[in-house]
Amino acid sequence: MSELPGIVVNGASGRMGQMLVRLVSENPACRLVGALERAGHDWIGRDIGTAMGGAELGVTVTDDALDAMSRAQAVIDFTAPAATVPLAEIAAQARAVHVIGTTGLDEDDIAKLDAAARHAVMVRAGNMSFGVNLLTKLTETVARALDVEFDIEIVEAHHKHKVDAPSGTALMLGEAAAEGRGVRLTDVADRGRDGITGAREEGHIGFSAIRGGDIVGEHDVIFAGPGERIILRHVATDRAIFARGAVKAALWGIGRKPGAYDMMDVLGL
Ligand SMILES: NC(=O)C1=CN([C@@H]2O[C@H](COP(=O)(O)OP(=O)(O)OC[C@H]3O[C@@H](n4cnc5c(N)ncnc54)[C@H](OP(=O)(O)O)[C@@H]3O)[C@@H](O)[C@H]2O)C=CC1
Ligand SMILES: O=C(O)C1=N[C@H](C(=O)O)C[C@H](O)C1
Repeated sequence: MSELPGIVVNGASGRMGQMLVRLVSENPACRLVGALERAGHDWIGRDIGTAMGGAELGVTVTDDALDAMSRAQAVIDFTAPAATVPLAEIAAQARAVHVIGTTGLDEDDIAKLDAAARHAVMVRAGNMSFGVNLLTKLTETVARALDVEFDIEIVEAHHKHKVDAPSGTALMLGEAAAEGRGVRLTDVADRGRDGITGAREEGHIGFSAIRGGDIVGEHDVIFAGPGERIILRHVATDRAIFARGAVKAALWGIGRKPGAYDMMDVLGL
């Protein structure tokens, strides 16, 4: 019988990293074969299970990505742009599926990821949950149906540790709204209003970010028209929804043609 696909988790000590270690090691369709952390991290050399305060998992935390990838068919990466971009090259060399949940990537980072995706499968999304990907579809449909009298505003709320704004999800929703409207998001995005901003410009898409406490992730897409408002909302209450999507994406990507994919491809939406 052939071995189950091996998966490495990057940023294994992080909020998402630990959730992924748990879900991958409990999933009967795959094996956890590596746990990566940056050089100098306290957990290097320790068993990932016991470092997380649980049972031993037989996987030692390492900073050697190339070695970890040599045993893997996929790597799941919810870290930071400075970690994700160099890992993409290593995943491409190893011909491993690279599932990227990291947000806050700039245009230059994305160009480097796209170059790596010429050699291996990459699945990247600002949100890996089924609910948000469905909301993204709905946002595009509603934006296409309404005219510019309806102002589009995207409001997101996250925990106090989040370092990037607008969230990756908010940007995904903004892209979908812009697509529905037939415009480029970069031409119409209003980010970070403050002071005497002037009246709202027709056709613009606004973003607002709330940060506080332990909010997992909440997104509203508001279509504010004359005399009525339509509000599409997603509320995440458990990070497992993102991790489950990421494991699904890793398994989906194995054996596929190299290229840049997203969760819409994985979910068939
Ligand atoms: N697409 C999606 O569905 C979702 C995406 N996310 C995104 O995932 C990312 C991680 O979120 P979260 O788990 O909450 O964050 P955490 O801060 O809890 O974890 C981040 C992990 O990445 C590591 N890391 C950060 N910077 C570097 C670096 N330069 N080199 C190597 N390792 C690094 C951290 O290590 P260290 O402790 O040493 O800094 C840590 O292990 C964020 O971008 C977030 O927006 C989150 C949830 C869902
Ligand atoms: O940082 C987080 O926590 C989250 N990040 C993603 C984002 O930027 O949209 C997804 C989710 O909302 C949680």
